[in-house]
Amino acid sequence: MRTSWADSADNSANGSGNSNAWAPRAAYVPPHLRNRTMSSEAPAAAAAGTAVAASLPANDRVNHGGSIPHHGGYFKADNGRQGYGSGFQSGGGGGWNGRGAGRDRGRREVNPFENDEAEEQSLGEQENTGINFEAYDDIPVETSGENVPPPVNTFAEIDLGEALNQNIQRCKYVKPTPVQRYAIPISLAGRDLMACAQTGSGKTAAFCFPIISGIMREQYVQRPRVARTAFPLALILSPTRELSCQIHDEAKKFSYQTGVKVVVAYGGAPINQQLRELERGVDILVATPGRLVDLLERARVSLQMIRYLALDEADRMLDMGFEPQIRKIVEQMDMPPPGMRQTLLFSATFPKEIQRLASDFLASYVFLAVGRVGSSTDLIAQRVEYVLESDKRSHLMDLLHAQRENGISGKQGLTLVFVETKKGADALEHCLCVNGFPAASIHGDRTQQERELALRSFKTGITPILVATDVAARGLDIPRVAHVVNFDLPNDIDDYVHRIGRTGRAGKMGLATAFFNESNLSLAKPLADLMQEANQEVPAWLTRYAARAAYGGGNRNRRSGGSRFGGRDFRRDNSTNKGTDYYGGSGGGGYGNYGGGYGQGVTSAWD
Ligand SMILES: Nc1ncnc2c1ncn2[C@@H]1O[C@H](COP(=O)(O)OP(=O)(O)OP(=O)(O)O)[C@@H](O)[C@H]1O
Repeated sequence: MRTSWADSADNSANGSGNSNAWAPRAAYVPPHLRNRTMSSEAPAAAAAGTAVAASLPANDRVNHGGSIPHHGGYFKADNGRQGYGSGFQSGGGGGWNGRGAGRDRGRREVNPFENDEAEEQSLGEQENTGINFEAYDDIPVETSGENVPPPVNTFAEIDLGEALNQNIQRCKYVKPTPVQRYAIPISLAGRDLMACAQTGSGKTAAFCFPIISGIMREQYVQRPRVARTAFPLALILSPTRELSCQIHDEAKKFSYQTGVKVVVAYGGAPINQQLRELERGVDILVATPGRLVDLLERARVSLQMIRYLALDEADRMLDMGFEPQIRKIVEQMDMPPPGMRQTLLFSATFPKEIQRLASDFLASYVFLAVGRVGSSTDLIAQRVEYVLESDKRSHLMDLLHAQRENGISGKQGLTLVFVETKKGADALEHCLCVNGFPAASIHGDRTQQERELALRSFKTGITPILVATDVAARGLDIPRVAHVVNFDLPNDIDDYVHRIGRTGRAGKMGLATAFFNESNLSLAKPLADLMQEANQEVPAWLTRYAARAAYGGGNRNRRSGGSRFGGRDFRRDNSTNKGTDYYGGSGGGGYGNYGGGYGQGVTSAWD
């Protein structure tokens, strides 16, 4: 049985009006029905801890106990579908050994645009009629490296190939986004690239178009004939299963009727189906690192024919959580070395230390920064509120309640709530559901099927609230996410940038709200700096916390001290100034002072 947002709003407003068997009586009391006023004003920084602790919220008293049926079962009933791992239909002509010569001939290529049209119709609106390009005017762009190819202004200026051009039209991309204007010509010229551009600015197409176009041009590539081993020409790696699936879906659209065959491989899904797809032929393999290592060790994939290597979320892929696996894949298997392949690294954030590491994988590369490296976009209105741990749930429900009353960005807006731990995600999802706010949750302890169900139920608006750990922080492109709430702030400002980047995408506006308290001291300065840089109003109390943190109190953030945005191409810093942020950041700390590296910050949510 489905419950719409409007239904639950009615039920919640009527108090006892909820007749759904799955939902128990709501414990949440909206603000206007309470006899106390809630203030989001923060206490003076110094006195914050105890002063507010005394005023515990009236409504943070959810009963987590026994008799409540688990909401997970309810959502599953509505959303049963095949996982990503099953049922992919392959493109015509995808070759086992070269396109057009493969085992896959004769299989009809499913039109990947069919669903888009159905979805648009069901939403009653055009979701992707084009990007708001004015939003990107005056965006600072920096390129460095030798003989950087010039940017283009239109797709027509670039010879991507007829079939790909048609798919660009089917995607309703009218003009290239700024990162596409620069990155596509650079990549088409055969150059390696390290590209930084803001969240939601079209990086996926920026690396997919040149790869697809390049493979289309190669006409016929002779690949070794080894039974049951696939020899992809391009490898796209991303940190999470969901992101790999999303890139795969996009790449399938871009490569429709081009003869270029795209396959995805990721953990948590049955490997046999993926093996069968690989056996049918693959030109572009999209994968998460763990599953790819498995396939390489089984000798079911060889990288010896790789012409193109793309790392999406490249800084995450090269941090301490993933670096060993990436080095194994790129350096210790049979992949051609830098110079013999083309390597494309993309992210919204690119700390200096990671840039330095990444340069091992590149040959004579171009560095491209569109917008300020690691900054958030002006399209996202950022709010930060002082909320004690004990007040967070009631405060969140107040926000959601107000949102329900007043609407956010149209009535179908979705809200993504980030928490720090998997247990926290479960508990908050439960709390929201029993209080009449339909929510799902996604984190690393969920089975892949549960993760996909949660995401789908969120995207379709059945549960317009998704509680997530950092597993959903990067790359996911869900157009109707109107509000991101950092219920628990991350320890790292880059993670914050990626999280809030789930809204305000493709030129659309978004809202991000963060709950800050004493446990987030280390983030005070980078957060205040980031907000200031994005022309956001910084509350006076946060400025005070930031000043306090800057003078030594509790500032353990690895990006603290002015190094946060990575600034620009680290190669420039080696030869010129060492202490001034190129983009006018707060300065003082120089670049790359990460101290202990990335170890402690790596979350287990990643695949
Ligand atoms: N040229 C274009 N015109 C219109 N829309 C576009 C264009 N290029 C990309 N888009 C759309 O913009 C949205 C964001 O793109 P994408 O997911 O590639 O962003 P991203 O830069 O990779 O973000 P993130 O840093 O969060 O991973 C997508 O919905 C995509 O379809």
